[in-house]
Amino acid sequence: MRITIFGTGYVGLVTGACLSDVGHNVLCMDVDEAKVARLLDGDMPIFEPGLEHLVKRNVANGRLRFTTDTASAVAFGTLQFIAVGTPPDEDGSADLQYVLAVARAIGEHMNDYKVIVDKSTVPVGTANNVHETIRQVLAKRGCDLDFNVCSNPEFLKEGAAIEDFTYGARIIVGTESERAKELMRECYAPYNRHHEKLMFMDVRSAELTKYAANAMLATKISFMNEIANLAERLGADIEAVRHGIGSDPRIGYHFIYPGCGYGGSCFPKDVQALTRTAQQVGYEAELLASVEAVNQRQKGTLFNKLAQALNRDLTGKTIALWGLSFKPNTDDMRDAPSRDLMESLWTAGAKVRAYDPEAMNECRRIYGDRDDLILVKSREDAVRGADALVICTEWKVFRSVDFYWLKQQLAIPVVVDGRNLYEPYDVKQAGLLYFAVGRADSLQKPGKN
Ligand SMILES: NC(=O)c1ccc[n+]([C@@H]2O[C@H](COP(=O)([O-])OP(=O)(O)OC[C@H]3O[C@@H](n4cnc5c(N)ncnc54)[C@H](O)[C@@H]3O)[C@@H](O)[C@H]2O)c1
Ligand SMILES: O=c1ccn([C@@H]2O[C@H](COP(=O)(O)OP(=O)(O)O[C@H]3O[C@H](CO)[C@@H](O)[C@H](O)[C@H]3O)[C@@H](O)[C@H]2O)c(=O)[nH]1
Repeated sequence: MRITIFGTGYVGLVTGACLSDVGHNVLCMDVDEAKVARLLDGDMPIFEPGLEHLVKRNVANGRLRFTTDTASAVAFGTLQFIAVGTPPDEDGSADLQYVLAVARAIGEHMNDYKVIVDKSTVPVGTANNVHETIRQVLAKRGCDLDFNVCSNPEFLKEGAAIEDFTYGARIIVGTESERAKELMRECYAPYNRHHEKLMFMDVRSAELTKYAANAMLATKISFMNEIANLAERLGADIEAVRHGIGSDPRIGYHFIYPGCGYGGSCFPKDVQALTRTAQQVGYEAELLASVEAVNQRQKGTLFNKLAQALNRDLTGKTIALWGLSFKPNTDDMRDAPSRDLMESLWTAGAKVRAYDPEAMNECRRIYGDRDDLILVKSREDAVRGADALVICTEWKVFRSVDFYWLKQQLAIPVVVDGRNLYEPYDVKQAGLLYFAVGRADSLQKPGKN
């Protein structure tokens, strides 16, 4: 099957690599010439486990190609996937300029039947909007061509994108067209062999399903962060509470890890966008607004804990930071809690010595060269000579630590852990003061140990 994909970001590139790997012929188009040039050179623009291997294999066998040429991209595929960004507008609603630019390009260049498949996360009604945009461009060209627009939201997680795409629990397709349905069935047949994963529904429901899924997951996280903050104040341990409630299958263990707030390119923007959509139809989505507010507050907790531990004396201090990406196994720093922390530290006059296994280049790209940011090559280099340590991301390499060694490295024996990586008892045994999330022990102040 011939498939075109617009956008070679996390979603577009993973979709292209996976669909070509199961035998489809895929042409990926991006307006970013530098990105396409890198891809043509076999150089991955993002870090995603397994992606490079998959891309190289399918480029080599000729089933995966890249272009910046819109006309040939539109001519190529019967399915035209849209996988471009939908960043937040100034008021929090999804900015559809990139999606609609692709729609116009398709309208300008198509010459036969196409199914336009929207994989970007877009507000309810966007498929209609895309349909109308293409229809108008075709009308201007004096063409009367048949086409369908369907919604096929993507549920992959960064860091596990290929596995999620390949083994995801469901494939949602919103369409009312039988012809589009058949083509989508053919596209996803290789993923639909063991049990029926394809769920067909109307377009608007498919569009809302994506936001509802992200909002539900974000709600679980904010809920746990709220309970964690309560646990700290009540002398309880959130890790015990997490085990306690997760064992109830109605609740489950997934996505109930407390921490320093959810980040990434999806939850923050999608919760905001859904709140905004609700406002537009005259509904005040109070729960969603609270999920967002709790998350904002949570992102400040690491700085507050550190400031409290150091008696608010941060000027001139050097803080070691382990983890920059918004989660492990990615180099993505979009809306990462580490950014809130670093920016607050800089405002308070502190320096940051940071290490991340994959996100160093991304950090350099975002912040450039500055005196108060030192990027080092290992977790050891980050703590050597630093005043205190903060952990923002639960990369594997941070999980096992000799706490006696760590105590010797830090001028002030303070560890603030935004991911609850360690047993408080083990850390404290080594003479460190340990401030985690929602753990009663973490409330102890220096000098009380
Ligand atoms: N990142 C994720 O994990 C994830 C998961 C599920 C859904 N989504 C959704 O998928 C969409 C894409 O997200 P992403 O993280 O892959 O974005 P991204 O920013 O990584 O990539 C978007 C790409 O689209 C390209 N682009 C912009 N305009 C274009 C045009 N007119 N034609 C061709 N290419 C164009 C950009 O140059 C960029 O390379 C968003 O709506 C996002 O919410 C993202
Ligand atoms: O129990 C948890 C789980 C996650 N997080 C945080 O939540 C954020 C998002 O994590 P995750 O969902 O694993 O990564 P994303 O790549 O952002 O994936 C989400 O967003 C994608 C884009 O819409 C969806 O496709 C995925 O299904 C959805 O999980 C990260 O900062 C995590 O640290 C927690 O704090 N506690």
